[in-house]
Parts: sequence; structure tokens; C-alpha cells
Amino acid sequence: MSTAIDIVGVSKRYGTLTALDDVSFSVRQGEFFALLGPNGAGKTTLISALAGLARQDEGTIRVMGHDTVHDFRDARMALGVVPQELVFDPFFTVRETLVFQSGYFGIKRNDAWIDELLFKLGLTEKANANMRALSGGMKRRVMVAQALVHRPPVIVLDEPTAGVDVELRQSLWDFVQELNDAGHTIVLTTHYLEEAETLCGRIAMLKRGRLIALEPKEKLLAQSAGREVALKLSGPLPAALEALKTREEDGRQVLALTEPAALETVLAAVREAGLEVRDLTLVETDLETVFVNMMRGSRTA
Ligand SMILES: Nc1ncnc2c1ncn2[C@@H]1O[C@H](COP(=O)(O)OP(=O)(O)OP(=O)(O)O)[C@@H](O)[C@H]1O
Repeated sequence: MSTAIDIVGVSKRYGTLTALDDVSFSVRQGEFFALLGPNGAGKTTLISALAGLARQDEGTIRVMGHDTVHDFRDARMALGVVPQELVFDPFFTVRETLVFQSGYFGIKRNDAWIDELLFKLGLTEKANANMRALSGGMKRRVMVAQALVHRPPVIVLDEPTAGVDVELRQSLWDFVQELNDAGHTIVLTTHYLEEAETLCGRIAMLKRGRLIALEPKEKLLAQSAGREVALKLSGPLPAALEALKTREEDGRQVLALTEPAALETVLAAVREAGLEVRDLTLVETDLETVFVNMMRGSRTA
């Protein structure tokens, strides 16, 4: 089985507000996946449904093949969620917090793994400190450790770097990257395209509860980098160029160029396919424009 998360036709309403509107996508095992969207897009609602904390009105979600409603325990066991908010009991020490969380998952002797987590997250010296005595950044590290006590194959981080200093941000990313290298599937939600850029393979965008884009990073970045070429050809687009195609506009194929020199490659492929270029225009856009256009719904119109 190669699917880590499978979301099919998921909708969620709060009264008259539709927080998720028929959302479907899958995340493969071992992927580093980003879920992007502005405030209120539905990211946290989707994560809550994944974790079985909120039930969707329609659709199904599976985590490592386990249905989050009918097979809640196994689905939850397969998932580690680092929440956006710092949620903790101020009277427990860091170690107690992690032992307690292990117990929640029915794991009794977890000391070796807890020690390793504390070490990896730079918390060893704080193991016996009370949660309330920790700085915000340290608390956030505990949230990460807490999400991992049961060694879940799938890890979801809900805006883990909100309000986090540069040093922690870097060490957090190093650790998450290490987990991904070890085979864990990572889903990251963030407001920042830049953050997703460095780490993720594919990027999904939500807007007002709807999935408006789901692209490999390279394709999105190529669009964002501000280089596109609109081509009017004498025949259909050669298969070799399909991967670069971002859209069709007025009978022109719009292709993303990873770098200006990529235009040569595009033209070579056109020649090789025995086609003629009837018209060629370079389109300038910047990252902000691409993102804003998507958020305005130009792709869903
Ligand atoms: N428990 C709730 N009751 C009513 N409305 C809710 C509830 N939870 C979320 N909403 C609404 O659902 C929509 C989606 O919210 P959600 O928190 O999922 O967005 P988000 O993408 O995570 O935003 P942010 O980036 O601000 O965290 C919002 O309009 C929000 O106000």
C-alpha cells in the first residue's frame, strides 16, 4: 500500500458556513506535502477531521488505509499531529507529559524513545521542568515530541513555525527532514509559500474550503518565478512538454519555464515534433501574483 492519506469528497459545515467543500486528494507514503491557504481556508478543519477530532459531514478520510470514523483507533495510531495551539497541562513536567501521552496510546514502557525524542529536540535538560516554566519555543518542541511518542508513520504539522524564532525554526526543520528521510510521511500547513518551497514535494492550496491547486513544487515555483511562455503551435502540444503546461489561454499553450534557458528546450521539443510556432509571448508574473490569482479563484472560475 502506498497511500498515506486518502481524502475523498470531504465536506464540513458549521451552521451555514461551509468550512470544507468536497475536498479530495491523496498523499503518498514518504511524501513531504504542504497544505497552503489563507486564514479561514479550512486547513485546521481538515486536520481536525484527519485526527478524528471533528467529523466531516460528507466524504471519507483514510490514514494508512484506516477510516478515520469507522476505524478511528488505528487511524489515530498512524497519525501524529502537532497542533497550532500550545495545549498542555501546566502541572506536569516535560517527561510526565510524554509518558502520559504514551499511555493515551496504550504504550507502557516508552522511556528509550522518549529519551531519544528529548535529545533530538534539545529538551534533555528540560525533562524534569514543569511545562508552565518553559518558554514558548520550548513548549512548541514538547508539542512535537508529544505528537511522536507513538512513532506514527504520518506526521501532520499545523503551522509549526508560527511565532517561532529562527534558530528553533531551523532545528525543527532539520528534525522533520530527518523524519521524512527515515520514511515518515509529512504534511505541513503554512501561510508561507517560501516555507513550503524549501521542504515540500507537492503543494495543495485551499481557499474557502475548496482545493484550488495541487501541484508538484517545481511546477508551482516555475509559475511563481515569473517566467512563462505562451505558444501558439501548428498542432497539439508535444507530450514531452505536457509537464510544463500551466494552462491554455486564447488557443495558446502556456508553459512554465524553470529558467530562461528552458525556452531553448521547449523550442527544440517543438521542432522535434515537426511543429511550427505561430506565435510566442513571454509572460511575466511574480510569486505574489500567482498566489493571489489562485486565491482569487481564477482557476476555479
Ligand atoms: N468550531 C467552529 N465553529 C464554527 N466555525 C468554525 C469552527 N472551526 C472553524 N470554523 C470556521 O471554518 C472556517 C475554516 O477555519 P479553519 O480554522 O479550518 O481555517 P484555517 O485554514 O486553519 O485558518 P488559519 O490559517 O487561520 O488557521 C473559518 O471560516 C472558521 O471561522
